[in-house]
Amino acid sequence: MIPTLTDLRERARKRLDPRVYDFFEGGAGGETALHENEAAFRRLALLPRVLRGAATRDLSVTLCGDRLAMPVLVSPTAFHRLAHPEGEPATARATAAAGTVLVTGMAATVPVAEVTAAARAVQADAAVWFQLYLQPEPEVTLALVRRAERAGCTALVVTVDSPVFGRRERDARHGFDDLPAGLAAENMRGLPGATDDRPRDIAMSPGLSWDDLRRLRAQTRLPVLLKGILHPGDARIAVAEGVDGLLVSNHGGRQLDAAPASIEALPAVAEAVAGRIPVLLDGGVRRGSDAAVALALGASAVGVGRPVLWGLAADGEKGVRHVLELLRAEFDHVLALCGGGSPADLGPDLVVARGSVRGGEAR
Ligand SMILES: Cc1cc2nc3c(=O)[nH]c(=O)nc-3n(C[C@H](O)[C@H](O)[C@H](O)COP(=O)(O)O)c2cc1C
Ligand SMILES: CCCCCCCCCCCCCCC(=O)C(=O)O
Repeated sequence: MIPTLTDLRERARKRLDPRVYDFFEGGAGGETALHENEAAFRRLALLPRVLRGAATRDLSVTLCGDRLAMPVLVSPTAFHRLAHPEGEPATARATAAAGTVLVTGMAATVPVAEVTAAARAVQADAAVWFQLYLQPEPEVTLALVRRAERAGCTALVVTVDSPVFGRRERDARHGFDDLPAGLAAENMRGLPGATDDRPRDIAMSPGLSWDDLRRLRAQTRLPVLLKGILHPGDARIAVAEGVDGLLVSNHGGRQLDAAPASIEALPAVAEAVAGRIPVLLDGGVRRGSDAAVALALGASAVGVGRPVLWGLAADGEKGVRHVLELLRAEFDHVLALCGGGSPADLGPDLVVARGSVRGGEAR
């Protein structure tokens, strides 16, 4: 039998130390945002169109100059070697094989240059983006950016939803507040402030402002996307500032527990952006139909976080390949059932609230 994401999650749970499983699985506070990310998708339905002549389907999308074979990419998640000894390179090989983007993070347990090399060993033009938290000292941020550029990353994803670290109650219960011996945030080694044997800590900085983002953009030619946008006002500022893309996200429910589900925040952000830059979404995407709903509501692509960690923990590179292939096949299937030939055929007229008696009226 082909394992579903639910099977892989269960395999991951059985294989992982419970403290690590809970670190991956958990959210902030009472985990309302975490729960709602998935639940909000269940409250939406797709209203399919028929007889559209979509015999051949092309799932590809282009984002910030990179072509993705499907509108599903890998969102940044920390510390892949907690899931599997091969860590981020295994994820990179699987993602490259799927022809999509891996967003590798500054909290990776393998240096970014090794991650891009692993991806390019599978596919010469594999796209790897680099996620970073702006550090309070600009010289540290700049050193990280140069590292990502030298490694051949093709975009920067700046996470802006973490002025302070989320309060993760599962981790507090386990007393899980450090990496096991032998694992470290390898991209933080050798930066200003690091000592020879100890990588620098990743800092969260509540004092950051749009000035810091402006400085970053002046220092690099790479496209810069902002991750963690939920408010349409921030989306409008980002467009005016010249940002290259947005990722609507509540950080998988790990930061502000009172935040809305990502899919609920998407329509207002998409409306504010009005097609001027790509809008992506992550949080709670577990099926191809979730990706289709997000695209219909204005996303150009979706990201997945935890499902990739489940695949990695369950079966290494093979497990991640399986996760991405499942999502690709499901998305293709749903697109066909909705009468679509490409992601661009999915529009807001296809999405209705479940249980809404007037949902089927002509649009
Ligand atoms: C274990 C874990 C670690 C994460 N680490 C990061 C990180 O280092 N940087 C970041 O911007 N987001 C991080 N995220 C958030 C993800 O990028 C993404 O927003 C979230 O996982 C999407 O929700 P999903 O897990 O429901 O797909 C992390 C999420 C998880 C579950
Ligand atoms: C595995 C031990 C947990 C360590 C928690 C304290 C470290 C804070 C700085 C690390 C930043 C890593 C970001 C990861 C992330 O965004 C997320 O978990 O979500």
